[in-house]
Amino acid sequence: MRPVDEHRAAVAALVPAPRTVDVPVADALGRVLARDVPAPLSLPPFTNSAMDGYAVRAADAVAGEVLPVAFDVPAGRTDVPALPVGAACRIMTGAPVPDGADAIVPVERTDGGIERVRIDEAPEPGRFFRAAGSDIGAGDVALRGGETVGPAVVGFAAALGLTTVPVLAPPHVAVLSTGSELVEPGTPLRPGQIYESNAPMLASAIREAGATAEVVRFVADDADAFLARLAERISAGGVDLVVTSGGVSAGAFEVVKDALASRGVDFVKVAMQPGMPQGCGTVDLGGVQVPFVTFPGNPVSALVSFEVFLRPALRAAMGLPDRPRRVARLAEPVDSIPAKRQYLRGLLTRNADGTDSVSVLGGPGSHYLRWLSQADCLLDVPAEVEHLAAGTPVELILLND
Ligand SMILES: Nc1nc2c(c(=O)[nH]1)N[C@H]1C(S)=C(S)[C@@H](COP(=O)(O)OP(=O)(O)OC[C@H]3O[C@@H](n4cnc5c(N)ncnc54)[C@H](O)[C@@H]3O)O[C@H]1N2
Ligand code: MOO
Repeated sequence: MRPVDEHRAAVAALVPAPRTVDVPVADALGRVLARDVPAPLSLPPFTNSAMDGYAVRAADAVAGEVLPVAFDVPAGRTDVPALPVGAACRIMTGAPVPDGADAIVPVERTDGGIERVRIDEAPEPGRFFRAAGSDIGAGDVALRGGETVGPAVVGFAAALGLTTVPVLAPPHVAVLSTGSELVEPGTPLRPGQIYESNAPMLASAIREAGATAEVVRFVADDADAFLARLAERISAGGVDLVVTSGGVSAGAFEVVKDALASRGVDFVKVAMQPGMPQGCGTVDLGGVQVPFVTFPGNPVSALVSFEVFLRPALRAAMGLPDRPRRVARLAEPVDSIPAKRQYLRGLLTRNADGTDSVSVLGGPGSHYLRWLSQADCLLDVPAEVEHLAAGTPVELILLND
């Protein structure tokens, strides 16, 4: 059987490098910058006052001196005259400092006069000046490629007058479930039928990872119908990757395997549980080369497969980190399937002494979706481990971070 890491590498090799798109600055939160962006202007763009007060020549502004107020400079004034020798001007925070002024006297250090102002405390030259370019100079690197855009980066980009920023385009993934037993929720079930749950689950997981996803209407176990549905969607364009669920194990009607094994997809058994039957490869669909990742149909297998194989690849392609991992001690003893890396559903609980311990939720069966829905972590139990005593440290993949 193929080791987990080997199949993860095969899947990672299929995920295409992201394109660069320009998005409006206001919509860039959480996106990864595709490249360095130089500052198109200096910030501040002009030397301005850090305080409400008076712009003066320090030589004129001796303590106790009364100076005529020549004019006012509110923030936003664009036609500021030079400051006459021996005069002051009222100036507000953010307003341009007039030529000739070399000091700001905050209003609290004056009598606050309008026609004339008495200086109570002599200013230090240059104090309360916000010099042009003191935040960043025009041409310096303002935004760094590879960084994730946070609120302050949005603000900085807007302050620089940028309207758009170049970010990595997330891959667009089409998700297609297969199975003649599947019925859309909202339709009554007949005996032997179940509701289709993998496609909305996988599409949500893809979106949560930061990529975009669409659900292609599921098909019955019919290779021709499967290929026709795919060809129709691929010919419309915009799909970077296809993810399928179901039809990959050893039964008589394995639609995905039947349709794709001769078209470039490798179907393998991976030494893991859940998620043993896997496939990946590139398929020519109507002349378009389309990467495929095929997950098993059991719902827990499908989502765990996504977490183990595709999520890390999508995140890496987008320049984003994968799920954090940590170690916690087992609350109870655990048995693990021999020779398979097992991903058990877990829940962390805080002990009275402030440490955390992890409990296993439900059994290992790949149909226990309820337990997966309540889990906050996956236990990553190595293939060679068959039994773990209570208190053993075990590695966890944290699902909510
Ligand atoms: N003889 C063998 N049988 C099976 C093997 C094997 O090696 N030899 N492997 C088992 C393992 S492990 C898994 S996992 C499954 C994988 O089966 P498939 O990928 O072929 O998936 P299906 O047979 O189509 O479905 C399995 C299971 O999941 C349910 N299902 C499928 N799709 C959906 C969906 N979209 N929404 C909800 N539930 C879904 C389906 O009804 C089945 O119960 O094979 C084992 N068998
Ligand atoms: O490996 Mo399958 O995914 O257990 O049920």
